Amino acid sequence: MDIKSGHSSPVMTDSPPISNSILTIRQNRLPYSSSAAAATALSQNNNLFLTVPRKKTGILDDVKSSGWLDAMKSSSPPPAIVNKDNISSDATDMSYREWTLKYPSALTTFEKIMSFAKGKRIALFLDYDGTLSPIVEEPDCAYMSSAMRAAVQNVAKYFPTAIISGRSRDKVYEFVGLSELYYAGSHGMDIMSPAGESLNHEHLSRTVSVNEQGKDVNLFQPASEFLPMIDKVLCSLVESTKGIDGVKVEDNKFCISVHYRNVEEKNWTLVAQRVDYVIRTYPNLRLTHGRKVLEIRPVIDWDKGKAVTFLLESLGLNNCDDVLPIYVGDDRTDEDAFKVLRDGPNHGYGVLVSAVPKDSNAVYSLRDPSEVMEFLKSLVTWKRSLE
Ligand SMILES: O=P(O)(O)OC[C@H]1O[C@H](O[C@H]2O[C@H](CO)[C@@H](O)[C@H](O)[C@H]2O)[C@H](O)[C@@H](O)[C@@H]1O
Repeated sequence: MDIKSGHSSPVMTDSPPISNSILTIRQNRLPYSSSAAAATALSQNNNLFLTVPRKKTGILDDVKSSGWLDAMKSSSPPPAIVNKDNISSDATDMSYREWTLKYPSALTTFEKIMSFAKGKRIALFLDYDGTLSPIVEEPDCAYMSSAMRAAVQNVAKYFPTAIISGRSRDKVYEFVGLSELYYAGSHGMDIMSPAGESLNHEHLSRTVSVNEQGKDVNLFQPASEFLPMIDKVLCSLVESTKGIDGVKVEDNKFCISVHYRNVEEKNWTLVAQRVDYVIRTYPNLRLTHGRKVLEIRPVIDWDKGKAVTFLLESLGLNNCDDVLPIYVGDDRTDEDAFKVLRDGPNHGYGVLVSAVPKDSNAVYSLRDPSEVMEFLKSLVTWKRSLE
């Protein structure tokens, strides 16, 4: 995703460097709607709002020409093909091995990574779905194992650790259940510090709230002005998709997920059309493609990459030569964070979790959540060996 400056305001353009990393922005310029007011307010507050010019076309044309269906079909590739003895086919193994030449395993190259980490403070950023928990059919059942929870808890004793998820912050907190972590829900649009820690950022406002234990925590919510609009869109999406078998609309607070994993493929066009029909009247919303999910969120200049930078600044760890941020994630939305660590001043490593070869801005790879757990344990062992 590129953010380019237009004449009067930044314009988001769709030029992903990665195949299938599709950020669809529909090209309709629509009449000013009530949502524009919220966006204008936000724009005046902190310049995060992006305008997206649109050109009006038919709904089906839009769905087809913007590549929604292609993106839907290619999202969340199936796990590596296995034969009846549950052994990966030679061809699959070979292409995965070739791919790891470009994105080496963070486990097999662990020593090398740690040689870069020597004398540095590691800051750890972890995606949730597909990274700490396996992808399952029912989004409400994406539980994390207790072994994984213990691994995250241990690693957080040694390194500042944040969970960065597309889910609502409350939901991801409910799954992880560790109060000592930083949480960034709604793709980074809802950031919470652990109790007793502050979110210090010189330019942007923050609010104080209480956590589940009644303790004060700091919140940073750059899209709060959009909440009334998001609530309205959520209701419309639930209403407009309710006749489609298997569809699930998930409330992620500052964004909305429309899941089609359990919808018959012949009905995916219908899902896309219904979603398009609802969101086309909201020029301040954009759509991204996740793993068998359409994700709808406000058009603000904020993503997981921005959240990582914000957290590093809040922790006083930005632009420091002696800091090594590591971000582990499996999703297209994690690419924004990989890119920030690869290209930005807070140089660090993205680790892509994938069982199939795909292009990425990450540097290293891990096959699945069980390898993520091994990696977290190795970090702890390494840190203890230095004591
Ligand atoms: O940023 P993440 O923590 O990776 O969240 C991204 C989306 O994850 C969830 O959906 C995905 O996982 C589900 C459970 O395994 C799966 O059923 C679904 O098909 C996946 O897309 C979550 O439900 C979404 O709201 C998040 O946007």
